[in-house]
Amino acid sequence: MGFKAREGGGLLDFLHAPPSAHITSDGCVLRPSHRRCPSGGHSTNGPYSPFPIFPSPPSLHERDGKTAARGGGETHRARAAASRRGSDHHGRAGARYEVKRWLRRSSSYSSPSPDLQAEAKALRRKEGASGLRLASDRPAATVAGFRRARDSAAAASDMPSFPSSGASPQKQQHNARRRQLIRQQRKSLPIASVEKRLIEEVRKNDTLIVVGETGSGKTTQLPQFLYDAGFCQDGKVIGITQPRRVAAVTVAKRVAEECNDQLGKKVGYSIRFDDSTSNATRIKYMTDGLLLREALLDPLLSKYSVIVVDEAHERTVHTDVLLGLLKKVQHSRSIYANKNGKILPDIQDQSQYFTLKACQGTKIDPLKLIIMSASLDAKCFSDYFGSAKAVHIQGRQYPVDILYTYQPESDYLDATLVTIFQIHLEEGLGDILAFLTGQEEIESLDRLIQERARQLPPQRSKIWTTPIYSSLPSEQQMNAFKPAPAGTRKVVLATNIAETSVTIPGIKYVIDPGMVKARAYNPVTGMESLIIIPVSKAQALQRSGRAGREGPGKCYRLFQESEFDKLVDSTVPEIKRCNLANVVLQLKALGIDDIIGFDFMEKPSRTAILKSLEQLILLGALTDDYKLSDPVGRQMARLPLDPMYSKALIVASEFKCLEEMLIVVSMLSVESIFFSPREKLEEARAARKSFESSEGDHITLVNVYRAAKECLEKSKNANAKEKTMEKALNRWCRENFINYRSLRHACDVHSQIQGHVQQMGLNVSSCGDDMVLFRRCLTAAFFLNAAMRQPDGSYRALATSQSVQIHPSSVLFQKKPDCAIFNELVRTSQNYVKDLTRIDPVWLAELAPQYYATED
Ligand SMILES: Nc1ncnc2c1ncn2[C@@H]1O[C@H](COP(=O)(O)OP(=O)(O)OP(=O)(O)O)[C@@H](O)[C@H]1O
Repeated sequence: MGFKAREGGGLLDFLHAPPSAHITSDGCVLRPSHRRCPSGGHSTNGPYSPFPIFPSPPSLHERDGKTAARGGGETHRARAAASRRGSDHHGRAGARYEVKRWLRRSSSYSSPSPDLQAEAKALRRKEGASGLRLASDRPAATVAGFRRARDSAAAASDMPSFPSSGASPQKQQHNARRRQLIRQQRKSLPIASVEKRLIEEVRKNDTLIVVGETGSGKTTQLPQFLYDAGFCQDGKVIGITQPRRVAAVTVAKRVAEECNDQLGKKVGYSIRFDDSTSNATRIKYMTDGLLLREALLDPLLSKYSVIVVDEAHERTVHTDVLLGLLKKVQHSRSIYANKNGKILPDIQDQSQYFTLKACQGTKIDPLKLIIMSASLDAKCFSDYFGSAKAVHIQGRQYPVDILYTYQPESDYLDATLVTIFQIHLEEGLGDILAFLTGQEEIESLDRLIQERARQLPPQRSKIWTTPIYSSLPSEQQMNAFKPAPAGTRKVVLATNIAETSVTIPGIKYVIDPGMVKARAYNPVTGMESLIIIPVSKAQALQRSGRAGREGPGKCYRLFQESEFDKLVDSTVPEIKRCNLANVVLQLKALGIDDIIGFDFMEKPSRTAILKSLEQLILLGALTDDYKLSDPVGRQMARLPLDPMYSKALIVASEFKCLEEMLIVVSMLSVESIFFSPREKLEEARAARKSFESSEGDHITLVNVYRAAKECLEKSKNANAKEKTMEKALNRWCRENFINYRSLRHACDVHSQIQGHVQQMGLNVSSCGDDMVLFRRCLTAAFFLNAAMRQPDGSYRALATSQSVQIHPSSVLFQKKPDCAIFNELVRTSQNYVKDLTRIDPVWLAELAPQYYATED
């Protein structure tokens, strides 16, 4: 007997310039002194000249073509490296630097150069004499008192810092000084001198596109200008969306402080699973995904007077869907509100009936929309919003020197390591921000830095590394925003979550290896994967913009200048390279039925949309006539998870094993739970064995979670305090080669999703040790991801007929089951499936008859 799946089942010119370039009002690009503008134009931070900026960017087609030509998959990395190796490094003018290999050859730093020794002595003297923190001293800047900006920023990360009535006189004095500094700093931002004209433009135009260089003050200042101009009258709110949670949180904290108010009052933020707003909140920072969810409850987004879509150049899938939705909302609000701002009583438009009915009687004004970024293709956005006006805010606060390597660097991780120490040993004070592609790279570089740092001579200042990536629990992400201890240089190891919007206090040096981990999707096979590819010019510009925010900065690009010119202008919108099931489900839940006809800024391929519709029907979220099913589809749309995971929770409630499925979904939502340091591979393997289930990885994860919980219970029973319990868990993780951070994150996700399912009234019960029942449930949930062993020992993914291999990290790697379900398909040198559970193939036809039939 065999089984088969059933049938049917243009960027602006200035992007090419270093970020310290300026565009003058005649549109001319100015670069730093060694590159004079031919027309002799000059840049100023001063006069603001709003003008529509419509250069001719490369057509989308051309850009896509370029992207395609760079190829796909991990091979990008090799190809990029190969092309760097082969490229000409006799440079054009531009700063270059050498990544000094001596650091690698030398096993210790016992004889630092005499001038380094002198520097170390001087620093010690300075610290001893003044008690100044090493990393807090800043080069003099244009703003009076800016030398202390670091101190203020440092305090900002320990928010809230405004005086309580009982604050000591010193504290009050400190706070007063800090407030004055912030006022001065705000006044010196390029955007400050154009406040009035900017507000005029917002009043005149319903949609405005604002382009301004990184650090010019868009994110923190514009919402405050709007507030001061009266856009929050009648209790209305200014909403600012960010593609990333960390940006929404840190910017809200900063703006609350600038307003001298407590976070959560006038200024707040709202991100998935974390809301810091109140009825008093008028300036609300949030993720774009969160605003989409709000639209499910308030389809006209009636509480907002203005919505600012920040960092729109990122073109995340949420940004793109949001832009389409906002366009629709803007239209509805302008035509359905009567003169008094009330929704018209007589609703003619049937397609809008439910949306408008829900808002009848609400006071509603036209919605102002502002699209913002330092690096966006203004024409493209303007066209989408019916020739909307675009304005450019000139100037940046501080220059950033861009340095390229003389030589191509074939190993960017190694080059990053060397550059970190090169800066540490040769450059002045200031913290370092290095961009890497993911948690694994960050953790291995972190270990290497610690190793090397131990070899530094004792008189050198120390290095403090702090990671920041999306799956890191938020309290740990916030460490990156804290000041380094005295006599220490902070080195922030970040993924692209720190690429836009954020100001990390103390950062003077940015290291950009020029690589990023990005999603890729093949709509024909339905295969989604993560690949490492070169960044776009827009991303490189954003990265360099993280320096030069508190004083002049430097950005070390770990590639040659000729390579920069070859980068694509902007990132391919995520909507064109991801599985759309989630987007389609959200749109359906928003009452948008015609997905193919939806006004996307850039339409995803028809095949990709059809594929996701098909997937949602198979999961039971849509009916056969493509309508949202009730209750399954509605429940799935409410859960902030990938549709397949949402379905797994609903199915598990029926199978009475929701407790176990909650664990699995949480553990799969974070980065690798196990860690295996290269030097202790055997020990790590042995430790892992104690959790392993011969049935597969899902049950293994359940075992880890249960064991961790037992460890916590033990210390709880011994009446340990919370801190001691955490320490015990941390120790247990180290002993068992479990990644403590990932486990902690999984616990957070677990309690949050549990809250959701309980609210939905799902039955949270456990199947105990009945793992056959649990495996059957996994089959019913993940039947679309099933693989069968072939006579030659390889595997075939049943849904796509692709040949795949079991990933070596799976407990089933050696066991070679006949049939298994899996959760992830990774494309490296070949197609690997990860996170597997052995199943009986008969279960497929039994539990997913809509998709599988037995072959006679
Ligand atoms: N948390 C903070 N701590 C210290 N200074 C800050 C902080 N946030 C912002 N600033 C200051 O305000 C300036 C403007 O920041 P803002 O985020 O508004 O700029 P932006 O134009 O939106 O930049 P980007 O395009 O990079 O997001 C920064 O360059 C920095 O000097």
